[in-house]
Amino acid sequence: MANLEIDHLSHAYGPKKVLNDVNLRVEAGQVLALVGPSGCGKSTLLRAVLGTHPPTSGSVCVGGKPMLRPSRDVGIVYQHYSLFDFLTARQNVAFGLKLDQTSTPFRLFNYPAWRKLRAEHLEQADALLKKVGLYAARDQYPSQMSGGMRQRVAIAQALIMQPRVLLLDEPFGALDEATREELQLMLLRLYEENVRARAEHREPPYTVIIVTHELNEALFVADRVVGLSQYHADGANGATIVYDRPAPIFKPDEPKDLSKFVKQKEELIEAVFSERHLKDHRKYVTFWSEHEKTAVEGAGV
Ligand SMILES: Nc1ncnc2c1ncn2[C@@H]1O[C@H](COP(=O)(O)OP(=O)(O)OP(=O)(O)O)[C@@H](O)[C@H]1O
Repeated sequence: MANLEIDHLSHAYGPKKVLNDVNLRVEAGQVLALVGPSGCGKSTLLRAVLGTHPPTSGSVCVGGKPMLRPSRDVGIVYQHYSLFDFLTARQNVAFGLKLDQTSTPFRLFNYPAWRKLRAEHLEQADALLKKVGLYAARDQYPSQMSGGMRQRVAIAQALIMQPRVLLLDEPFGALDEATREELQLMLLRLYEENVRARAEHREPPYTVIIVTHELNEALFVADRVVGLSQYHADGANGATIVYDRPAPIFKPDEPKDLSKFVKQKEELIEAVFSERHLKDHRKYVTFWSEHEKTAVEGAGV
């Protein structure tokens, strides 16, 4: 079963048609970058996955269940951090577990049990802060942190709920170039955990959709790039997926070899951002056939 299955999804705001027959299947452990011209409907698509904007037609299922309202199965991190200023990093990260697993009467009237559970939550928060490289700052408040640190906390905060899909909506858009690169490397480290899990026949823990305006970033952090665009034959009825291909895999500790994606970046610009591919928009929607071919070759068939 796919972690996310979008089937013939269309969305309109009143008379304005934004998304047109979008189909997408995302499996556990994929890190997918979603790119497209400004205003094409990327955020609308994320909102449909989040469950805040159910589709006008078609369906969105996460873990086999229709997403009709927000649930802990889908987490989201936005460009601007949304941490609680009065909580430390670890308290911020643990906050979702507190809401999910306890109630006010439980905390008031069963204090010893709540104390024990709280210690467990903080331990889990610490483990996640370690993963995002922020363990040393676990007792700092958001006002004492840089923008990059706050985004790391926000990502840990989303991950602690173990969502089936994590949505990152321009998560590094407000950061300077060097910090942005550090956070990209952090994502590659999380991806390495997926690779290890697959090798050990475990379910890969992180399934991510990242919306970004930066094509270099899309190709660097993701293993799959999806282009949403209104530049296709039925574009008057909204944007659809006009590009879906594997992206090169980078390792966080190896030098960043830009030559790996120069050609694919040109292909993306042509297929997603140029109006010329109006007729042939299926040409680059080849992820699953390329994926199967790789699997067959890998098996030596
Ligand atoms: N709540 C709304 N009501 C009416 N129209 C909306 C609403 N939200 C978005 N739109 C319109 O829908 C279209 C798609 O918007 P959306 O924000 O999903 O695009 P986007 O690809 O995320 O844009 P950007 O890349 O600029 O962030 C835009 O034309 C926008 O003006």
